[in-house]
Amino acid sequence: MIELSSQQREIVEAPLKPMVVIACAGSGKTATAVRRLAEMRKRIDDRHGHCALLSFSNVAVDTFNKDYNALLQAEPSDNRRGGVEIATVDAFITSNIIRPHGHLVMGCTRTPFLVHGSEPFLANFKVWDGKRPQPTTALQPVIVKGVGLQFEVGRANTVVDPKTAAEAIRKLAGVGAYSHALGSLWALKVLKTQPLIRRALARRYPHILVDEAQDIGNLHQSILMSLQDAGTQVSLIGDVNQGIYEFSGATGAFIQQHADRDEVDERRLETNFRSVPSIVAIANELSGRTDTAARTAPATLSGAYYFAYKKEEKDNAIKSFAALLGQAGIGVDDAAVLCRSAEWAADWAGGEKEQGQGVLRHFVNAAIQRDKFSRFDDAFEHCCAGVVGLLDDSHGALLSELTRHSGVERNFQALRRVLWSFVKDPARGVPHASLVADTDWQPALLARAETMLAILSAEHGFKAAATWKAKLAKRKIFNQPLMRPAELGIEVLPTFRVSTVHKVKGESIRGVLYVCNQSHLDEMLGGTETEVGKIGYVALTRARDLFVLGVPATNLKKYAPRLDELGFTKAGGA
Ligand SMILES: Nc1ncnc2c1ncn2[C@@H]1O[C@H](COP(=O)(O)OP(=O)(O)OP(=O)(O)O)[C@@H](O)[C@H]1O
Repeated sequence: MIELSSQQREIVEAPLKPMVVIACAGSGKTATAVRRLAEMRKRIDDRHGHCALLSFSNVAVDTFNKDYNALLQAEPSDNRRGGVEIATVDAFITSNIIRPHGHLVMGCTRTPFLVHGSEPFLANFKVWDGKRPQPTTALQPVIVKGVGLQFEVGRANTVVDPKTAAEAIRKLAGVGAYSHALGSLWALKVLKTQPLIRRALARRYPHILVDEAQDIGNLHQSILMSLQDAGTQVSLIGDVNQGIYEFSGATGAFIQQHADRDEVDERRLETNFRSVPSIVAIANELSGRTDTAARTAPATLSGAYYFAYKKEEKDNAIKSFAALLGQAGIGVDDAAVLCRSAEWAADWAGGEKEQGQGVLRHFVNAAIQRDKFSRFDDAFEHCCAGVVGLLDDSHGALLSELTRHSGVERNFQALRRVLWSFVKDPARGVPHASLVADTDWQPALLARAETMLAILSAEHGFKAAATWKAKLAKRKIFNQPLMRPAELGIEVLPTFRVSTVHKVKGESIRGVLYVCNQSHLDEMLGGTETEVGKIGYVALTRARDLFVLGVPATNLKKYAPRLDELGFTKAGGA
């Protein structure tokens, strides 16, 4: 078990009052937050009150749960799991506010349910954006300074007429449905209009500690402040330099605003336990911080490197990265190739042509997640979205129930088992992604979907949509496999995990290659003022031992002096 540093220990043992911890990357926020949670639970006067530790991803919540359970086991004298709740911010809001109380403000007569967007019944829920109808579920509530709440839709963020938006949202709410974005709005409305519920929640949760607080957006902030006004003590722990969800309204400003309140105790974590000193030094240069590195450099190759790459010669870049990892003694499984966008990540992951459209696309994604990345959870979610898309539009809340991460009701467990076996087994369920899509994969899927729909009908009473076959028709399906097969006789390249930076947030990875274009580089080297600058900072600070920057060959000359000055070393090149 980790021995806490003095800064960490002081946070854990601080008096029971609201606190803000402004932390650097790799500073052990996980260990600190979990121990603080245990300490808060020990000290809390009200034995009925719960301490909540909230974060933004299921991965973070799983890590917190694991660490908290390990901590309880190490301290058997205080073996009380009760009184503590560890959840994502969304799960907390859903289970405490929207599901039990949402009907009071949504005008529905059933327990509200989350819709993902692919449910067939949503075809009847559209909103006019001034030019065309858009799915109501695509409405994004945005709080604009000086204007207040408005609703935007589509890639161009078209502002929808407020009355039109309100009517569409009310219609959707009337059947009990809400989208991810609209859920927070309904939760806030419950708190604003139902003072008794608000006070009861504040009594139940006298302390809420939010991790990754830089990702708190406007609506989540309003919800937390509403609970605070009713008596909850809100503590935050975060790193503004890692605020990479600015596009969704999370600017990180809330951390400092909260820290500036008189009753809030402001603390800092300024030691990076993750990265070797040369990486911490560059992170300091980019962020304007002066954090200390706890580690010393290992005897093998380590630190920050750069090399030139050509987009059309990705294999060479991968080989150069593999060679550096070899010198650093890092295995392929401990390394990752990181990209700024999902498109780039897909391109670097193998560059297969995207296939399938609509419902069919969900099954394509399920096959790729399972067969290429071995990510069975993601494959399952895609499979559920695909199957629900094949049913008739009376199965509104089904997808939401199937993909809930906790508290799945018993009658859904049998159904989940049917779907799990469909997604797990390439011989009888979703066909293998290495099959040629138009001649083998799609026909096999069609036949097996028919069998599966017959089981769902016989055992669970579900009705397939009259048009289900048309939904699996060969739209955007080509005469090639979904996934590029390893070609015979050709050198097999190491298959690295390829990911967006957003997806590896919170992780420690021994070796990282961050592939940039010119504007990614400009913003990264410009510091952590911009969102893309912060994304570069997050990529850099994931690396434990080795960080490699992929610089476009045509830009190498321009950037080399600045990279050398920052402390990067030029590697062999691709
Ligand atoms: N006191 C400590 N002594 C030694 N190692 C520590 C200590 N505290 C944390 N660590 C280690 O530091 C690493 C980084 O910790 P953690 O992942 O919690 O960082 P973080 O603050 O969440 O970082 P980020 O925000 O960059 O994701 C982990 O490997 C953790 O075990």
